[in-house]
Amino acid sequence: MRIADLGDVALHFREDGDPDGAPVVFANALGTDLRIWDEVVALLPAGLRAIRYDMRGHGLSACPPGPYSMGALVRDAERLLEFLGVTDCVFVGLSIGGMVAQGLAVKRLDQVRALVLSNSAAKIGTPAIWAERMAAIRAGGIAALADATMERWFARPYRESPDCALWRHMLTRQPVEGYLGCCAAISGTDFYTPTSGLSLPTLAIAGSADGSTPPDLVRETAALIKGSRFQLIRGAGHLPCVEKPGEYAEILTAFLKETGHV
Ligand SMILES: O=C(O)CC1=CCC(=O)O1
Repeated sequence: MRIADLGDVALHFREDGDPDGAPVVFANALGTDLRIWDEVVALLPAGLRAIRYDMRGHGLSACPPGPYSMGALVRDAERLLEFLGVTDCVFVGLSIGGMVAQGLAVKRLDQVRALVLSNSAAKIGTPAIWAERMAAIRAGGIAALADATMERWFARPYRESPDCALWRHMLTRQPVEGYLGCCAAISGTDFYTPTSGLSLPTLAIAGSADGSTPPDLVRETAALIKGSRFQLIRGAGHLPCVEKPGEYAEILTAFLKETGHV
C-alpha cells in the first residue's frame, strides 16, 4: 500500500511490474477504486511499470470536502506523476478517469505520450442529470442507486454472476462525500473545445451495453482527437476492464505496441 502526500490531498496508489519499465497509468471511474484494474494489469506484458491510483474521495485516497472541480482532479494526476517522476506515460482513464486523461493531455503533454479513453467522453451527461443523481444520493445514500448503477456497469450475464455482488459492495462503500464531489466535477466539465485541439495517439474503448457512455458518445469524442482510433467491446457495459479483462488487456497491449511502449 502506498500513499502520495500531495499536501491538500493524499492519494493511494499501487505499482506493479518493472519499476524501470515504460509507465502506464490507470485512473478509475466514479464509484470505483483501483481494484477495477486488477485482472487487466495481471495480463499485461512483463516489463511495464503499471501505476494505478484511487481518485480523491474514492478507495483509500483521502476524501477532502466537496464539491471537486475537474481542474483539481487533473491537478491530482499531474502531481502524482511528478511525485513518481513519471513522464511520457500512456494514461488509461475510465469514464471520469478518461476526463482526467483529456485534461492532463491538454495541460501536460510532457507527462503523456498517448491516451486510452475508456468508456469516456468530452462531456458526460448534463448538469440536470447530475443534479438529480446527487439529490437522490443525498436522500438515500449510494445504495439507493446501486441497482441502476449495476445495469449501467455490466451487461446482463455478468450482472447475474456472484462477482457482480462484490463490485456492488465496492460502489456502496465509497465515501458519499467523495462520490458527490466527483459528480460535481463531471457535471461542470465540457472538454469538447480543448479535446478538439489534441493530437496524440489515442485509443477510445466502448462497451456495446454501456448505459453511461454509449458507443456513439465515445466514438464522437474519439473523432475530436487527431491520431485516435475506436474499439468496441461487445457484450460489455461501462466497466469492460472488469467484465471482459482478457479482451481489454489484448486491446490495450496491441495499442501499447503501436505506440512503441512495449
Ligand atoms: O453512470 C455511472 O455511474 C458511471 C459513470 C459516469 C461517470 C463515471 O466515472 O462513471
